[in-house]
Amino acid sequence: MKQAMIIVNPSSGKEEAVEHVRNVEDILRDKGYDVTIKETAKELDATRFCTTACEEGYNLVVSIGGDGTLHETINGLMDQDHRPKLGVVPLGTVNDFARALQIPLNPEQAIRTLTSSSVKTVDMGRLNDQLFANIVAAGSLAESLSSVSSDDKSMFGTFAYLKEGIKELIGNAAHPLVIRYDEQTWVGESPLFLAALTNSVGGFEKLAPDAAVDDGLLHCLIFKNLNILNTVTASLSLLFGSLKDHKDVVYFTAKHVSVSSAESVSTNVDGEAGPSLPIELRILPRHIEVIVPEEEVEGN
Ligand SMILES: Nc1ncnc2c1ncn2[C@@H]1O[C@H](COP(=O)(O)OP(=O)(O)OP(=O)(O)O)[C@@H](O)[C@H]1O
Repeated sequence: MKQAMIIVNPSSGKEEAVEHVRNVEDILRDKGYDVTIKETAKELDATRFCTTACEEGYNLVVSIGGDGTLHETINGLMDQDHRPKLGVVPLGTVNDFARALQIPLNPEQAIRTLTSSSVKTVDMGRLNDQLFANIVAAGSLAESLSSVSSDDKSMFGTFAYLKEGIKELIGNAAHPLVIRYDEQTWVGESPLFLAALTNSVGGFEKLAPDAAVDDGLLHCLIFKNLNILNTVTASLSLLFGSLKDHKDVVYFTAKHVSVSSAESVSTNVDGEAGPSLPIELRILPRHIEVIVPEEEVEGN
């Protein structure tokens, strides 16, 4: 019998995760799965559960929670020979990974998507000894994004990220960065470096408009300064569409990037605080299979 594991973070979103578990369970049983439910109680539980699912040959893992739960779940796939298919029920405030894959942000619709027969094989990123599904930021803005409070997130949603970001942009501090990618090196002062896997970052679907989830590339932006953003905060999302062409932004794609600094510089990985520099980033092309809505694949 096919085996599915539901990994659910009961504290996710507005603590509505547990309500959805029964529906997911019913849908998977109807599809012929033997279903195991695992509730997380603390950090890294989702990683441990997902590793067990790999080791025990599960066919499917469904993550019910926010981007943090998804990030931890995906990390359970690291270095595993058998990687189950992934289903996502997004309950977070931003849900970048779901946005990038056109998985509905409405939980009931996302649950119905689990019956879809379409699967997309997507890239993962590797940062030092962890995986990421969406974005790595390094610099002073990265630090401020990690400190957005849960209350702020619940109240303002995506706007909380933007608000904190803008606070930081005014008077942002640049750090000396050395960025090596493929055969090249960039050396300079920068307040923010971003490496994106998908076209949805912090809820803005235009930050890295050329990024496709399966293009085998890290899409990187080095900001030489953030002054461009200070003047146009009202239309940030519009601006993001053309950022890569701006004179104060260096845009490149690469399969392997290293970032270091003579100073202590923080990172943010998939919306959570990450390790300080130095970091090594690699792309793992077409690394996991994700259940997506049927129209998404037909539209390709
Ligand atoms: N039972 C639990 N109670 C509190 N925290 C938990 C529990 N289980 C897991 N966690 C931690 O909660 C963190 C945040 O979870 P998640 O991102 O899914 O929810 P969220 O904060 O509502 O979503 P978002 O970050 O998108 O706003 C996870 O990284 C995980 O370490």
